[in-house]
Amino acid sequence: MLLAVRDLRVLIGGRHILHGVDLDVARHGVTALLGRNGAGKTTTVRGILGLVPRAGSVRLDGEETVALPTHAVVGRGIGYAPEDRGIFAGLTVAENLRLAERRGAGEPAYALVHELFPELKQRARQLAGTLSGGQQQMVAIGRTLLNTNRLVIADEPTKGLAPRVVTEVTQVLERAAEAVPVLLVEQNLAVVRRLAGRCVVLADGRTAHHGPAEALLGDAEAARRLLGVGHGPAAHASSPTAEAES
Ligand SMILES: Nc1ncnc2c1ncn2[C@@H]1O[C@H](COP(=O)(O)OP(=O)(O)OP(=O)(O)O)[C@@H](O)[C@H]1O
Repeated sequence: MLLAVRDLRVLIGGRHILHGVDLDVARHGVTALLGRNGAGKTTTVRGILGLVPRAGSVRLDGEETVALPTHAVVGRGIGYAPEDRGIFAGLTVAENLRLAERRGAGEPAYALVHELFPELKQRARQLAGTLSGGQQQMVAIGRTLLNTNRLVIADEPTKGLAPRVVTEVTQVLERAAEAVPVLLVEQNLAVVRRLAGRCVVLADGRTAHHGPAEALLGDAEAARRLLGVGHGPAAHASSPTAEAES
């Protein structure tokens, strides 16, 4: 396993948000992190990165990272595209990318980022705050691919995007995952179906299920119970969040 999370617990403001998350990320491809709203997906990601106080075990390539500060965790080779995209609105696209360059993470891979997202090259001098939601997401993902990472974590990269842009972002994630394993938080099950080999489902701050993504998505009863989606075709449909581009 590339990443092995065991009994991850997070306590914020006296409230237990995570009670024991177990999660494995394979060395290849996309592992999806699923669960209903509020199940603890984002907190799990933030726990892995050390952005919230946590206990338990988080091993990256066999090395324990749970006691490390965030910069040290990231420095071991984790790229992170947060849910809010973390874009500096008042800086240009080029400046946003440059800020993501990490020392010691190899030569920044601008050629790859510009190949995957030609628009980012064309819009290099545009203020990031004036980009569409989809373009901002491209900056957020582009930043994770700039450095040589062992793992990329993307938190709901298709949320709020128009269907056409969801397709575009999905294609890029698919290509990115050929180069680096991806842990993908995703509500859009069509995207999960397309990208993910395995999935982990959280419920109420715990791991409720893990296994092949195809098996879960093909089991209408399990998908309904674990994810709250309807029977049959509903498990194939885009989530309601994929309607309008922000
Ligand atoms: N900093 C915080 N302080 C207090 N409660 C929090 C904090 N962060 C998260 N929570 C709570 O913890 C629970 C899990 O939140 P989290 O954002 O991890 O869920 P999620 O599965 O990512 O949900 P969503 O799909 O809505 O993003 C929620 O009930 C949320 O309100």
